[in-house]
Amino acid sequence: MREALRAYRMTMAIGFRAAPWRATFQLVTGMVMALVPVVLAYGAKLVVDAAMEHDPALALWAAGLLAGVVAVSLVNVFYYCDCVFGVIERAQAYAERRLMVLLGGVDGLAHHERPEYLDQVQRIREESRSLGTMVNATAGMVRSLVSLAATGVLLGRVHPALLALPLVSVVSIVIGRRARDLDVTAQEVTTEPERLRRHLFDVATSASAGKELRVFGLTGELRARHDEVAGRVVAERNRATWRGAVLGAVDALVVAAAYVAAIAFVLLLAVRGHAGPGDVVLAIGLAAQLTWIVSTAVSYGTSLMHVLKLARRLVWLEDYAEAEAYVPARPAPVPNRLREGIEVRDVSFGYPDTGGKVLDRLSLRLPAGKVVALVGENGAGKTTLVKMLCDFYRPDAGQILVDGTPLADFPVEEWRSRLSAAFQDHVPFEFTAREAVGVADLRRVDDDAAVLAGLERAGASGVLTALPNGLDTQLGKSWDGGVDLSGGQWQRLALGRGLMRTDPLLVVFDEPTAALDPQTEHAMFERFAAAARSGARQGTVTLLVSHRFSTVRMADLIVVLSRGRVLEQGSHAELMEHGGLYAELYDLQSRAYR
Ligand SMILES: Nc1ncnc2c1ncn2[C@@H]1O[C@H](COP(=O)(O)OP(=O)(O)OP(=O)(O)O)[C@@H](O)[C@H]1O
Repeated sequence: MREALRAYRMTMAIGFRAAPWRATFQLVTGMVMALVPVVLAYGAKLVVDAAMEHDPALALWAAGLLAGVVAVSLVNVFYYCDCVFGVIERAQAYAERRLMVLLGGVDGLAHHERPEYLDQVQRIREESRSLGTMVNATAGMVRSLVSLAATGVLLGRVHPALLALPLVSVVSIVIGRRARDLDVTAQEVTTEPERLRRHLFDVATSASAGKELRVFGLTGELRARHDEVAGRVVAERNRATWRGAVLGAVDALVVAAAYVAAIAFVLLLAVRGHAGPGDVVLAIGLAAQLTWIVSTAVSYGTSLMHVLKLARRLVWLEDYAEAEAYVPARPAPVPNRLREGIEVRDVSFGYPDTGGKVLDRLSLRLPAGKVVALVGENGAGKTTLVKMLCDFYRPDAGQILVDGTPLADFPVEEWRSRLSAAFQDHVPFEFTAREAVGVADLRRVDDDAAVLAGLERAGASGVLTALPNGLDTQLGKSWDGGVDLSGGQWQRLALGRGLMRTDPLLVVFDEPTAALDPQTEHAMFERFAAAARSGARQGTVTLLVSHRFSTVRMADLIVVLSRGRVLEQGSHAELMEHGGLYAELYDLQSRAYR
């Protein structure tokens, strides 16, 4: 219950922070709107009473009341609608901003990599717009409840037994909620198949997959899998919709029976002289509206419950982000330059809930100012070690020391501000070419000289010659005047980003050139090494991860990882002389290229 309240407060705060005046005004105008139909029904009763009693003063008063209420209602509806759209639009943008901060700013990466988190994250991303509708759902509920209360008071004045009519609404609300629950449950249980369906659709329609699909003749297979999984999703969701429709029909029958019974009862009262004609008109008017009021209440109530369910995921995300946020107990400043280097001491690590150690008491020294190459078979743990050095995950045992200070003592942001990296799965930022590189160092994002220097260090200046407006070229075909780049060109821009910062302590290249031919990769790694050696004054460690032994032979230190441990390490010459796995694989690869 406390968690539900917290979730509710959080989503209401989204609306009130995004549009405080409009949100308040929506609640107020909502209440006015709630009273309008009730007052109109009462005005109709007064008109009938005045006619029956030949009372012109009362008739005039009732007519004035009706005219006034209609006028107020017209103006009120206008402002109410303006508030509804104003609040929803602003709140949706605010909620998306909040999600971007939470999802993109979480210290670790687990929410992007672990299936049990991915489902949560997907639902939040998919329905992020609903997070902005809590004020609307609440305003709708308040409106319905005020209408219901006012209707109850007037019906009670005709005869207390008529109060049973609003009580029928409770049954209706329960049935409506059950129907909504069925729907929400169906959405939940189909989250993973739905993710699979989208993945299959994306693969089957993406340009990058086009070649393999054709060569392997996979289009039919993917379509069949897509149909199967889509069928499962649709069947489950349809089942829920049908069961919801049956419940809706039962609901309608109950409400209709109650309505007929109430009218019959008031007519009986009138025949026996216990109620006047005005009361009959009032009861018929109110009972007719009651169905609408109740269905509005059910609709807003269920949408409130739906948003609340989503809001609980937001609470989960907030808690997760908070739990992942790491503040060192004794924060230490990140050194300006490295003197000794980075030491990985006895580090063990396994991904949560997967069992097994990926890094197993791994010890390694990355000397200051040196170029270190990390090689090893697939799954040896190279990228995992890179993630630990970037502080995306923390060791289960052992520690990483930077010039003798535990990495864990550095505030995460500070350490990351002294890193630079290029990964195999680089981001194609569809900004201008200048920004696509400059984002690596936001302080100098508009500094052409700095951007060009980064590209030059990466050997990527050639990309600019293919761009019609040089650094000003908008990248990405989907934008006006935008230019599409080849995979290799995007990759080179990513390398430029990796070499844009001038003061990193650690630069990581995790197979960023895997798609390039060995000669180009070799030339590029030579450049990275040259850039690294020019930054040796501040002790920058450059870490290259590659599968190509010939391109890493120029590294000062080559580390061979196997099953999460260091198998061999040394310079190329030392490792060749040692005659171990490195020498064997090096010979194998060079024979293959001869
Ligand atoms: N997010 C993750 N969750 C669970 N297990 C993971 C995750 N990432 C990697 N692993 C597992 O950890 C092991 C090491 O993976 P890692 O990516 O570090 O290897 P690698 O040496 O970089 O391999 P490659 O050369 O193929 O890139 C593998 O068995 C992999 O399946």
